[in-house]
Amino acid sequence: MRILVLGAGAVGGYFGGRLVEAGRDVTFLLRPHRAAQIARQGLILESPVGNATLPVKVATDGSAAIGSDVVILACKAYDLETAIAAIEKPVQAGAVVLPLLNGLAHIDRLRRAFGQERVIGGMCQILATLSSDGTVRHLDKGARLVYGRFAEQIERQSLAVLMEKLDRIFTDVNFTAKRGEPIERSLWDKWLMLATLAAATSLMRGSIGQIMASDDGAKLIGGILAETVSVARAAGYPPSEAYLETVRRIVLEPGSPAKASLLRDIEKGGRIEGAHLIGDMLRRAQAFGLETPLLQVANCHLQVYEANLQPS
Ligand SMILES: NC(=O)C1=CN([C@@H]2O[C@H](COP(=O)(O)OP(=O)(O)OC[C@H]3O[C@@H](n4cnc5c(N)ncnc54)[C@H](OP(=O)(O)O)[C@@H]3O)[C@@H](O)[C@H]2O)C=CC1
Ligand SMILES: CC(C)(CO)C(=O)C(=O)O
Repeated sequence: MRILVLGAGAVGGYFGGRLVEAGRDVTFLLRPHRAAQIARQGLILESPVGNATLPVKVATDGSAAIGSDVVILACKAYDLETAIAAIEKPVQAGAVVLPLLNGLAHIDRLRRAFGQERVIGGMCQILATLSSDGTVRHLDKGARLVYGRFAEQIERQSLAVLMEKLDRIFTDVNFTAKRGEPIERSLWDKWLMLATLAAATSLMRGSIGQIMASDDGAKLIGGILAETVSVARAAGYPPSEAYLETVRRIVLEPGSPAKASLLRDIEKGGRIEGAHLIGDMLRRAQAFGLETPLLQVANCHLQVYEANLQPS
């Protein structure tokens, strides 16, 4: 099975690198500056579960990757349009896209670009970052990837052969992988947790522990969580009580150093996925007629941050 990974940043570099380590046939589709960096130094992973410097196959043009079976899409949401253009040839030639972006809006965009049958769902849980020296830094021990078909694809019994191949390539790798179908549930569960974490930590520019140590921090985070849960519920994906307990343990844990990657991006002074992670949640809330004032404040805050970014 030929795997194409678009992007060798935190997520693509980590999961793609672990697949290379496990002997899978992986090519990275990269822009020239990252391709040159990797040609010079290899793909470098620094992780509490094992460091690695990997020689990897790299392409800078999608036509070199025609014949791929799956494209693992690991760009930020703000790069989605260029990523779609980059993978167009291999996908039109038959590859199926497995996106690992947070949020949901990219799914509709990918389906419009390539058709329903060319897009499955995926999400990952990892704390990782791409350092300026090109090292992919895994910041704790966890790394989990969930992949699967959407409800309507299961009903049509389509893509079954591809799913079996994916089950095999995700076996015996140095991360946890699970097929979760229908995938909508995992996408919504992850999004409501992340949107809560991202809205709270970016608004307050601090970790969960710092917010929890403030007078009304727990009330603020609890309020944002209630809003994101109300949106998931209205969309038809209410979280289970057990999952909500897990989310509360993450977002309401006193002393926790947790921050969303969105806040790490703000701290680097870079572009952010605000519209994709918070704006889109707010848009859906409004379409359902829900009042979500805390998401409104978070979205406004992130839009002002973006307006102040210097064009590079
Ligand atoms: N980091 C984390 O801990 C987690 C992130 N996520 C989600 O995963 C997604 C990816 O995030 P993350 O890996 O952190 O982001 P990064 O910025 O670290 O990596 C994204 C990479 O995509 C590359 N890229 C973008 N557009 C293209 C293109 N057209 N062609 C080739 N390469 C391209 C970028 O390369 P270039 O250098 O050329 O710009 C960059 O290296 C996001 O949606 C994020 O929310 C999910 C879970 C955890
Ligand atoms: C919440 C977390 C760290 C989980 O993977 C994440 O997805 C992010 O911060 O972007």
